[in-house]
Order: sequence, then C-alpha cells, then structure tokens
Amino acid sequence: MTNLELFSAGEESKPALDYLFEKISEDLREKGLSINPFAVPTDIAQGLHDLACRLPGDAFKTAGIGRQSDYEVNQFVRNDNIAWIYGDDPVEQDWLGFSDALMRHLNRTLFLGLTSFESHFARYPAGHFYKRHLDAFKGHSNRKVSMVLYLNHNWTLDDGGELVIYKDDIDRNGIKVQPGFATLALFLSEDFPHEVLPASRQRLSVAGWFSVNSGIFPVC
Ligand SMILES: O=C(O)CCC(=O)C(=O)O
Ligand SMILES: [Fe+2]
Repeated sequence: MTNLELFSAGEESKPALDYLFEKISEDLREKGLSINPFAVPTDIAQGLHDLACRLPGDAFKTAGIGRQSDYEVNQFVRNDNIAWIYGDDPVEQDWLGFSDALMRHLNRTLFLGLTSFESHFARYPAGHFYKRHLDAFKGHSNRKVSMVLYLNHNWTLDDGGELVIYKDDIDRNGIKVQPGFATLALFLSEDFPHEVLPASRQRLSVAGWFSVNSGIFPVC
C-alpha cells in the first residue's frame, strides 16, 4: 500500500500524522509558523532524497525570482538549482498525497480555502544562498502557506545553511532552522521575510506553496 492510500485508509501511521497535522495547524494559528524536526514519514523523505540524487543533471535549472511575465534569474538574490515536482514518480505521488492531506486538514481547521499545491526540489551547492525575501506580496500572489522539507542526513551546526525566518520587515535576528533530514518548516507566505544562509556542503530540500484559486502554472 502506498502512503497516498494510507492517508485515506486510516492505518497505523495515521495517529502520528493526525498529531503532526494538528500541531502544524495550532502553530500556524498561534504563531504563523511551524517548525517540525524529523516529522515527515521516513520513507517519503528518503524516497525524495534518493529521487533528487538520481535525477539527471539537466533536470535541475537555475532558479529565478518572480512569476510568469516578471520571472528572471538573478544570481545575486538566489543561486540554487530547482526541479519542479509533477507527480511522475511514485514517491512524488506520496509527497503530493501527504501535502494534499495536510491542505485538507488546514482548510478544515483554519478555513484557509487553499485550493492547490506546487513544489520543487532545490539543490544549493556549497556556498550558495537565497537572500532575504518574501514568498508572496499581499494582494499580488495566491501563495498563502510556504512549506519546506529538508533532505539532509547528518547535518550539523557547523554545516550552516540555516533557513532564517524573520518576524517582520525590521527584525534582524530571526529564528534559525537547521535543514536536517525530514524536518518540515511552514510559515504564512505573506508575513515572514526569510533567507537561506550558505552551507559548507550541498543542501537538498523540497520547497512548496499552498495557494488559493491558483490558475498560475509554475514557470521554469
Ligand atoms: O530552503 C529553504 O529553507 C527556503 C527556500 C525558500 O525560501 C524558497 O524557495 O522560497
Ligand atoms: Fe522563500
């Protein structure tokens, strides 16, 4: 049975997922962000890790900023490489099943009206970064909730590469998230400026966004 079926079938892993989804929902309601170390089922995180590692080199493209007509590559802002997830591989389907179950939970508990989810693998070679930015601007984007899953085994403090989430435009301290294996970070896309610090080794993740009424298809 795939994880996708597990999400609807109510098997043993369901209480753990229910607990995770409820924690995320409460965190988002109270703080607007939710950090969950080692939270995603290991088979999904490991499957995504293995898939990212065996994707052909040309599957990853230099990431850009903006969407559709204002999309541009700016290597001073970000210089990671990305590969969009379309659900072609069974492990991608498991990931999309997990995300869909979470989206339904957030809609039920927080009435967010989320209608779609898009995500991509991101690979930051050592020394690469994504400077401080917002994922969405109020009134200009359908993205409401950002979600990042980290795929890095044996990550230590010395490896760097933290996600720094700032509480508002003037916050300069932020809170730091270690990109360790199966850690899941979520935050309200319009509310939290954030950045990815350079790491001393390659940093792998899946970044995704839950949106409302999205007719927008990812530009790549
Ligand atoms: O990888 C991360 O920690 C965050 C990535 C990010 O901010 C983005 O892709 O918009
Ligand atoms: Fe971001």
